Amino acid sequence: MTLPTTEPDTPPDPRPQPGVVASTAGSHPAAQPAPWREAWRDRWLGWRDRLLASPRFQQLAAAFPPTRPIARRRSRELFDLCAGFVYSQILLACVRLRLFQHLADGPQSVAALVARTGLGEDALRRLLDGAVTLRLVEPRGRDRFGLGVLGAALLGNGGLPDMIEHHALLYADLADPVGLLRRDDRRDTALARYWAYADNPAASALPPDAVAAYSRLMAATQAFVADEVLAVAPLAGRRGLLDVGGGEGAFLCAAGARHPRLNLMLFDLPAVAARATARFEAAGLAGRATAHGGDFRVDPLPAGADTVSLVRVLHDHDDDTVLALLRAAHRALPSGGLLVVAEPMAEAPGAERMGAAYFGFYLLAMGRGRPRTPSALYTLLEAAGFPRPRLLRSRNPLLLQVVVAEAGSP
Ligand SMILES: C[S@@+](CC[C@H](N)C(=O)[O-])C[C@H]1O[C@@H](n2cnc3c(N)ncnc32)[C@H](O)[C@@H]1O
Repeated sequence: MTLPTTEPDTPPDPRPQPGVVASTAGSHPAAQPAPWREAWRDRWLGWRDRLLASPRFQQLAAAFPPTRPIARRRSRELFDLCAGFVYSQILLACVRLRLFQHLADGPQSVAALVARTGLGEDALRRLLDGAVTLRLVEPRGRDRFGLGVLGAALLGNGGLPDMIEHHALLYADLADPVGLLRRDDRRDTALARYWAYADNPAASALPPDAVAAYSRLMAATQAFVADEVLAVAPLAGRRGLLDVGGGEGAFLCAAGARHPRLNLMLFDLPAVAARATARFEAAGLAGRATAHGGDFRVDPLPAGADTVSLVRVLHDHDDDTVLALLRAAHRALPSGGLLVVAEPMAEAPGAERMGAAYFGFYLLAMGRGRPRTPSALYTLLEAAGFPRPRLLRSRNPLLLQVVVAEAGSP
């Protein structure tokens, strides 16, 4: 395939650009570009698109030495888009066969891996060959294979295999993407059943088994999340932290370990709060941490903390629910109390696909919510009584970004 090739310089995009690190809110209403600018840009881009679509131009760009590397890069990008699903399924097969664990202690021969995975030799070699190109495993000479750089990184991230495994649900929902986009009643998807609170007016009454799988997954993936949030959130000197939608309490346990004087409170659905109580007891935190059960769409949040955190919560919900929840957080906080919002955000620098493409479609399948830009969050925060929200400099915007704001007086 010698598809899209060199890209003539693109003129500056006249639309408003994504939020700036450490910026404050205020100026989000977008300035509209002048009509003549838009017309000029359309003409320029129309010319570029016609050029890129022309088979003759593609052949020339692929043959001409200075443009050949760009032509190849574009072809590869397009091919990767076509093949992305296949790559994810190779990854899933490796996870299901525990290939990375089998290689954790060092390289293994093909014969040993046949015995450990239960695959036939031909099938195993096909999997290994594919996984080598994805840098999941590496050939180590004389018919042996070891971990590749991505396989090794994955092994060190406890929650990632569970995350990859649960993607089977997402891919089932995405088998007919246009159907998913057209569907009015989005409730009957595999992901909506998994995240049983999504679009569920009776979420408070969910039984323990309906919340167990997602609560386990969230706790398993919390280690890296908590590290990121606690590295940047200004919690030193705070007295009490209320983690709303706090799941099984893994984030609060990490916050409590880092800030030994912090009083810990959690709010989540009753069946999830019960899991948190058990975790706090097991962690020896029963005297310092309390879990409260309820539905944050209708029940008041417990008062008494000077800080509220919302970790991976808001993107699951539509704007009306988010606004109601932020107002409830404002009521629960004293004036000047701190709100910390941490989640993957849209238009995160270097992680743009993760926001609009991945989370956009993930949440579509789930039936509620959307990834928001910091600036979209600012609008909701200001409307709920949190003036001057700001984005903190996070270490890994792919994982999450952190917005903080102080509660204004009521
Ligand atoms: C995506 S999980 C995030 C859990 C945790 N903060 C973390 O990052 O691991 C969202 C959490 O919000 C809770 N939740 C969703 N809707 C809720 C509601 N209406 N009232 C209370 N909690 C709710 C869920 O039970 C779940 O624990």
